[in-house]
Amino acid sequence: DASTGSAPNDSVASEPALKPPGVSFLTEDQEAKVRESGQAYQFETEVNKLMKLIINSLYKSKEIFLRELISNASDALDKIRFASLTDKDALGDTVDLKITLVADKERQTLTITDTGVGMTFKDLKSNLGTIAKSGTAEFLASVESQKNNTNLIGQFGVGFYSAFLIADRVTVVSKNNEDKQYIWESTSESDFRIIEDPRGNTLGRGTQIVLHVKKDALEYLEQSKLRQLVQRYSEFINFPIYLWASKTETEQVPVEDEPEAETPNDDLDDDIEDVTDKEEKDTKPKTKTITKTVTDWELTNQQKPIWTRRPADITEREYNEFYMSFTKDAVEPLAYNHFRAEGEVEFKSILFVPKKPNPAFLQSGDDWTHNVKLFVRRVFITDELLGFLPRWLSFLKGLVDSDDLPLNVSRETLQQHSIIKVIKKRVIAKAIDMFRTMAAKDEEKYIEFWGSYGNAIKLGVIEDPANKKKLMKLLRFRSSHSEKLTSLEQYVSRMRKGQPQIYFITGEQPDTFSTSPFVEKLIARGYEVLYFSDPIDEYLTNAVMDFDGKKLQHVGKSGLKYGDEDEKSGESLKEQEEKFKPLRDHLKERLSAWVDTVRVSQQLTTSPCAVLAGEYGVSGAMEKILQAQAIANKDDFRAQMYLNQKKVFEINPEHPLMIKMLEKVNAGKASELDDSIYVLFESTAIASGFAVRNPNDFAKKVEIVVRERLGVDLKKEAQVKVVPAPAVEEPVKSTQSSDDVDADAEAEESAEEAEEAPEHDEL
Ligand SMILES: Nc1ncnc2c1ncn2[C@@H]1O[C@H](COP(=O)(O)OP(=O)(O)OP(=O)(O)O)[C@@H](O)[C@H]1O
Repeated sequence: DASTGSAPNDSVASEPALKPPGVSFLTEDQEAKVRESGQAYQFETEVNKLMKLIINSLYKSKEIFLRELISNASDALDKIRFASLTDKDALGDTVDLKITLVADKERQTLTITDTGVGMTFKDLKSNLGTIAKSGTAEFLASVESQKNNTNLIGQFGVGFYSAFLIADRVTVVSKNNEDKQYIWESTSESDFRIIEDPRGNTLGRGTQIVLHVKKDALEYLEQSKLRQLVQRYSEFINFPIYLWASKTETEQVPVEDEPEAETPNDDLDDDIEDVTDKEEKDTKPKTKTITKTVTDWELTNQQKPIWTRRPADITEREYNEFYMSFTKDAVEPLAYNHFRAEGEVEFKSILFVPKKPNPAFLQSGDDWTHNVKLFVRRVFITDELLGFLPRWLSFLKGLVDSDDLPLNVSRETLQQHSIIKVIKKRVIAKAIDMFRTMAAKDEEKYIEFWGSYGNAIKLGVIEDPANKKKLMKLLRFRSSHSEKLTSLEQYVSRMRKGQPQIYFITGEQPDTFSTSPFVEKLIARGYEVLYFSDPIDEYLTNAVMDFDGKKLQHVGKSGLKYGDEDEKSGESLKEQEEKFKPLRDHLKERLSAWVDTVRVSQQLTTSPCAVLAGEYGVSGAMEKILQAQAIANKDDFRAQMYLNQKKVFEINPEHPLMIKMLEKVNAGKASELDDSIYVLFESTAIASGFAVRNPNDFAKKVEIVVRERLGVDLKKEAQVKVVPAPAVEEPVKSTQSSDDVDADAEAEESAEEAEEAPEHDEL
């Protein structure tokens, strides 16, 4: 019975009694026996590395050991509670699900016990001897290369091995329903030992971790320190954590009849109650207040889950602390949304956006499923809901607690449960709400969010048709309007009268956008152009055809309209087309392998010409992406089809180069233009974002043009004397005897000596 505590005592003792009731400890002799006769096993090399790393880089934040061990205990308790939902015998006689902490100053041990699922012999050997996590090797290498990166290692979650931060020896006693009770022991050296517990089953079920505290860490045996740490790090653990602690209590005790004092008020002990009323004094027995030390289990955490509380009652600090303890993230979240869904299904949820995404979050195929934890009526069920969040939202973290789901359903059937599907939809909608609120209320924060998760939102537009409309409003782009990012709505609000399209350009180098031949006239006329420079933008533009009834128009593709073209401009265009027809025909013939249309441009101002993709073709940037893919996949007929599409060549009728070319063609001197046409076309294609088709050919033609410009004979070749390479070396004979080998080695040695001490005449 925990409430008995120690016997009342007149003196104020500050130490808790050594033995709390109901907890069994190994004696020193028993521990020594484990060391002598336990079977020894080697730690995996990575464990040794990790332990070294923990000890060397986290020595300044030793105290995290307690957070890690309590978090493991809580996970173990979650597991047995979950098992008990479907197997009523799982709890057996050990029905209290709790964690206890006992510090023993005399033996300098700190003991953490839980009534969780416990570990079998096999579990002890593998869980506490290896590192199960994938990616640990790379992680270790990256931390080693960035010495002292405590932040990084903190984020990794160092787990059980952090015990060695404060202990030089750790003993683990564990009992799982499927096995006997075992003792595991290690001094963090290269091996650990396991032995069947000679005492039999003392735990009932669960795990007891005994830390033999190092000399420089004795502060962790102080109950005030432990209380403070549990409150700081384990505030949100959903199981009770009890600390075996002593406290001073005052109590009224009867005073035995004493001879009456002469002056009743003066030298009576302070804590003896002064009774002045004469009558009462006669009828009531005298009492005095005494102080005594009581040692008992002290509940150190409040276990009302934060998500069941009213948002209005929760401070931002509490949300932040909860997030950090819940996700083991080292920094506060960027944003959160705590809500209660009502209607078709009811559930409570808190969603968080981490400050920084896991760099691999859009690529990783499995890890992200652990980001949302599912509870049913406050009981943790699983964090392995495959496909619960769509890929684009895989950065989101949080929890869902539903009262509607059945408790005794397996994880596999849960996934298919119709309620889960409804919850999933609501969670996605609430996440989008959170982003929208951020965008509307806190632009600076939204820009930070966009910097980290912009690509995820774009992926959402591409992959999540149901939410596409809402997500499109969250998009932000650079544009010719100003340095600030713009939304599509803002763009539309600035559109010119009659402007029928939203103009954009794609490419890898946003710095060159404003000087691109496609953009020059638009900007000169005062139109705004959106700059799409992420590779994903190419896919995005295929998914987003229009916004707010306005077509999105790639400025490098056919089909651009200003909206203010009148009859007059149409006529003058026709005239120009007619005037340039001879040149257009000639160009079309010469470039027929790549071009199917040559026309007079309405888009160009200072550039002589531009290469455009056809209306259904792909831009230069997309062409490069497809080319890379086509190399990987030659059978991708769609990519091949796009790549083979012919281009549109636009000429600037006001440009002197074009006027000169027209003159040459009209004068019957078109043949003089051959190389120039080719060079002009290829270099224009480059400026328009396309890749050169045949770099060698292109370089040769450029050389011809340069030769002509400098008056160098086209036939004259460089006079380079070609020296043939030396003859092939004679193969070494493999049939030589061992004497020969020695002789060779000697010869080599003396050659080396000769090199080290060169003859004088060589100097
Ligand atoms: N108190 C415990 N009860 C039962 N099993 C435990 C306990 N502590 C540790 N384990 C087992 O040992 C494994 C390794 O623990 P460790 O703390 O090193 O990593 P982890 O808990 O899996 O990862 P992380 O600490 O990053 O969450 C756990 O996954 C669990 O299976």
